[in-house]
Amino acid sequence: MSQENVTPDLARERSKATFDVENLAEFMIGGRDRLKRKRFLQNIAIQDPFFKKQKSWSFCSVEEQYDMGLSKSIYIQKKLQEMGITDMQEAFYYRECAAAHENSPLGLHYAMFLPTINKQATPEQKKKWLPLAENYKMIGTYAQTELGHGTFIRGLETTATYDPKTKEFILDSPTLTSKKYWPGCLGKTSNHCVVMAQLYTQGKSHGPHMFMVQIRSMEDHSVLPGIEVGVIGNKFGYGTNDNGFLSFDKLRIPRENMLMRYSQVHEDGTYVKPQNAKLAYGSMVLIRSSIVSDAARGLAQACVISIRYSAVRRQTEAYPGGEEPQILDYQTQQYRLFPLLASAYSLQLAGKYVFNTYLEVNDQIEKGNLESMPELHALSAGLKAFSTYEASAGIEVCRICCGGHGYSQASGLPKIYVDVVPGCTYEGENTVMMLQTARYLMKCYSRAKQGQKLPGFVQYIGQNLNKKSCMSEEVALGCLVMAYEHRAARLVEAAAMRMQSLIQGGKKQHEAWNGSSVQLFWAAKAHCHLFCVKNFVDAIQAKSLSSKTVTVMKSVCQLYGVHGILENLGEFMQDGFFSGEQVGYLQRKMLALFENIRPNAVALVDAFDYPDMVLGSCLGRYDGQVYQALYDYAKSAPMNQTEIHSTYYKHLKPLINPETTSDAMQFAKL
Ligand SMILES: CCCCCCCCCCCCCCCCCCCCCC(=O)SCCNC(=O)CCNC(=O)[C@H](O)C(C)(C)COP(=O)(O)OP(=O)(O)OC[C@H]1O[C@@H](n2cnc3c(N)ncnc32)[C@H](O)[C@@H]1OP(=O)(O)O
Ligand SMILES: Cc1cc2nc3c(=O)[nH]c(=O)nc-3n(C[C@H](O)[C@H](O)[C@H](O)COP(=O)(O)OP(=O)(O)OC[C@H]3O[C@@H](n4cnc5c(N)ncnc54)[C@H](O)[C@@H]3O)c2cc1C
Repeated sequence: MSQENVTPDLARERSKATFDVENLAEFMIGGRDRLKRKRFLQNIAIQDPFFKKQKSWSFCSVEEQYDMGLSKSIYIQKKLQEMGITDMQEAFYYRECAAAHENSPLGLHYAMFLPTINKQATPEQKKKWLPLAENYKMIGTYAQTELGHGTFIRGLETTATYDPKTKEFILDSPTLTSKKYWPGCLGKTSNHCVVMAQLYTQGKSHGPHMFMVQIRSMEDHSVLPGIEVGVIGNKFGYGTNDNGFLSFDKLRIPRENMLMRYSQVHEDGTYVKPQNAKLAYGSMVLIRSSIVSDAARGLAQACVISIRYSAVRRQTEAYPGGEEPQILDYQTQQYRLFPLLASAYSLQLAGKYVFNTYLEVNDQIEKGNLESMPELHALSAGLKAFSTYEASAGIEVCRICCGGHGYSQASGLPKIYVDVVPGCTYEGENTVMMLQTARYLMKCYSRAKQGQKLPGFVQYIGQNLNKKSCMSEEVALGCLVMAYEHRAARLVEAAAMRMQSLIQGGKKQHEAWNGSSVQLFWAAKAHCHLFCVKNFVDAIQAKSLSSKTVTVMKSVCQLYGVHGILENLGEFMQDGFFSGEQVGYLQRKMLALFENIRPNAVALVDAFDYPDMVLGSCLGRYDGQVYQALYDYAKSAPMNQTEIHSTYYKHLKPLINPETTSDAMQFAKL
């Protein structure tokens, strides 16, 4: 990044760093070559006049956002083709920069539609659809959620009834609540979609299955007969995306349009069930595994913005007549921002882990070995929830830490927030996902009680709980991990005990589950938290990190662990695991870590390596020239392009000069 024009405050911050930013940046991205490649691809976007000439997203109406989103997405696709980029990761680097936090109207096409064809279609179906979809002749999405049901997939009401006479499925939306509602890119963009519908054949229901359905003409984009489709209207964010509704009026599609890799309906209507019904949920598992990194990136970017700005912003003379300190020197500012910085690192590392696990398990599934599906489901569901909660809450804190300017779209923070926060809902509502993880933990608990060996990341379950913490004044990483293991093991056991006692007291299984679900949620959250702490501790042992970087990252990792304990003290102290004295060690350590991290704070956010174009922020600029940027942003506002705004003639003039009148005044007189 250019060192030109960097403010003295930021230049000094960078010169104080005790480690090599490049070393950490290379580690986080996975090596020097990848970092170079990422910068190369992002620089292409940065230099491109097409992106430079775009109107600022924040000054666009929702319809303009969609228009711009589509235009950019198509341009991006063409550029990727022109550059011969087929690797998902490389395409991501380019997209991340070219249309930062502008959810693409083609996003579901490449994130869910293509992967679903790849994973759920037969070789013949792939041969037919993939070339069309890869060349954007078929543009598709994933239509599962309905007005009445999102979470409970088995409760979906859209039906696909097989008619052996014509060898067709009849797709129908029999009720208002059966209308598909929410799918991204559906309202105006897609001409096809994968539809999740209840399969009926030979008079029997077989649960949700996937069907390829054409909804618009590939010639003129007109809506096909038997189909109603539109957008759902404005949302909290996602203006660039045409989330839509869709319903079917006894629409007939060929038998071959059922995605038949794992389950089949023969010509005569005979149903062949899959090896595991949850294979049909594979696309959701893929996206959940990707969302962890997505949320982590959002939080990391918010930290870059807020920490750089806090190093530039000065406020309140420390003593009468004294210099106004950088707001980053206020301990309370550090208390809010440094743990989030630690959390951003931890979540990025967890995101890498879960995605790699996805790739490994997916490889096994391709070979017909489904053994690790439950572990992957528990890991991806829990971490998806944990990471999106942490990131969303954290981004909002970063915004508040920027004071008034944080509330301006110029900060870039609202745009990041509205892009990240729906991750708490889509791909499985977070509480529901945590409870899926809890379900797995309960099974592990009973297996542990029967003396069975558990997989690596749940081996702590069922351990002896009559222990005391080994925590001393120095706050060793090992003692931190032990504390998190103890807390998670205790909460898993407490939830299991609660379930057991409710069942013994005469409650039915589902009543006992609901009556224990708060504790089950706590257990799952503690499990995910433990995972993040342990994974962080393991990750910083990497050989590629220099000793200076390890020293700094050890402090960041310690802060992540210490702060997490202090924020959840009740759960760590309820059984007397920590003494009051040990809590004192942790509190003192946290404050010491703030001092420790302070000189490296700017370097630590620099190491995330986000160019200004990704951040889209006047406050988080690499050069720190925030005031000029804010002023330029204000001057560029459409309302500043005329001296007198048209509303003067409509509303203000009649108020000032009673001889004229306005709509509002006429109504007021009535
Ligand atoms: C970095 C590299 C780059 C490459 C990256 C490549 C990608 C490109 C980049 C992308 C970047 C990301 C950016 C984001 C952009 C996204 C845009 C927004 C997209 C939003 C799309 C959507 O929003 S799309 C709709 C999603 N809508 C749900 O998400 C519904 C949740 N609802 C359920 O998911 C089920 O409803 C629920 C609750 C499980 C119960 O399912 P159910 O009722 O059928 O089952 P039961 O409860 O009876 O459970 C019976 C047993 O099945 C077990 N089990 C259940 N699921 C299982 C599973 N999946 N695997 C294994 N096992 C499973 C369970 O744990 C039980 O196990 P057990 O019996 O042993 O205890
Ligand atoms: C921006 C965005 C994009 C989306 N894109 C798509 C898409 O492309 N395709 C698609 O098919 N869908 C999409 N969705 C829909 C999304 O997947 C669902 O909204 C999501 O799965 C949650 O389901 P729900 O809306 O039914 O929530 P509900 O289940 O109604 O949740 C409401 C509340 O009820 C609670 N609750 C529900 N069930 C339980 C339970 N069993 N135990 C405890 N608490 C429970 C939840 O915790 C939550 O607090 C999108 C949604 C959004 C916001």
